[in-house]
Amino acid sequence: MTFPLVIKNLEKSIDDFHLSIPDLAIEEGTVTAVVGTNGAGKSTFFKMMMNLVKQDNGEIEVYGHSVRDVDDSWKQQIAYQAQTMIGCDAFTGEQLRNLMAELYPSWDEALFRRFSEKLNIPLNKKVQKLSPGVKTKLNLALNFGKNTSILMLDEPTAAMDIPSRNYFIQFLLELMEKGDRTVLIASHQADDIKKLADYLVFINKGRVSQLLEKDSLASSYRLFWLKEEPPVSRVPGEIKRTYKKVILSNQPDATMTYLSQNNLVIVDEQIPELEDIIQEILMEGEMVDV
Ligand SMILES: Nc1ncnc2c1ncn2[C@@H]1O[C@H](COP(=O)(O)OP(=O)(O)OP(=O)(O)O)[C@@H](O)[C@H]1O
Repeated sequence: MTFPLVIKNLEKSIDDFHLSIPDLAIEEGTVTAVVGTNGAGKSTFFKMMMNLVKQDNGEIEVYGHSVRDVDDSWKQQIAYQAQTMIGCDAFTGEQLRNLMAELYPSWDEALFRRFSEKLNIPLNKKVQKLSPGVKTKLNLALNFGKNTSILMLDEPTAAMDIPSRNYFIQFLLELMEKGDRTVLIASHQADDIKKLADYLVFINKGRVSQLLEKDSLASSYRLFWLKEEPPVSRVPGEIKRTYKKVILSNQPDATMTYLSQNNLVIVDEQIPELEDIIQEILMEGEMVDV
């Protein structure tokens, strides 16, 4: 197994904000979604990965090379998309394309053209004249064109319309098919996470969770519809109760054992939607270890 990105116990303090990231090894061929509320530290995490923000402690390695090495040729293996395009206003898409094609030996013209043409990106217009959504699309086209083995995308779909977002998801899934690319994506869009992610990492107020496998995370939660309201305010595993008889549990086995021992009839049970699980984790500030 190859781990293109390895993080070793990172710490960073900015004023009163403290970011703490445990050991994480991101496996080749996977998409990891970085999920957190506003201001939780997602962008700071990405900037540290790109060595744009220096960590106070710990280490980040890209294909075994420390990002703090004097030799920063590892950057050619990463396409990093920040939330905004800085310093690009005076250039047209074509001019930026020429620049990127020179900087990245792996540049793939077909990938760039396919994405740009499908989303009707006006490559002859200066970036400053583009709407926020079109800027994002151009940024994505340029990053896809770099054809790097690692993509690090900070909220890439935030300003995009629904058809474009769907095309982006389809395009990225196609790129992943060969299994040699690795993606980190920060997103607030449940749909992006549901369709793209293999793993999730949660950030709550600067505290970063372990890598959680998306499917195991979903199946570790269960919604139970009961015939009657339970006699206690909280049954084992219960994290939320709605309509008095619907219980969300993050320990389904313990919940089921209790219900059966107390003759409480389950009318129906379901794995909750990923969006609901994410909402619970973010609202409760719960750090999950499954
Ligand atoms: N240069 C800076 N100076 C001071 N504080 C900073 C700086 N950069 C980030 N922070 C603080 O670090 C914290 C994390 O910010 P960050 O932008 O990483 O959050 P985020 O999770 O990406 O948020 P969002 O979802 O809103 O994009 C915030 O409290 C922010 O105020």
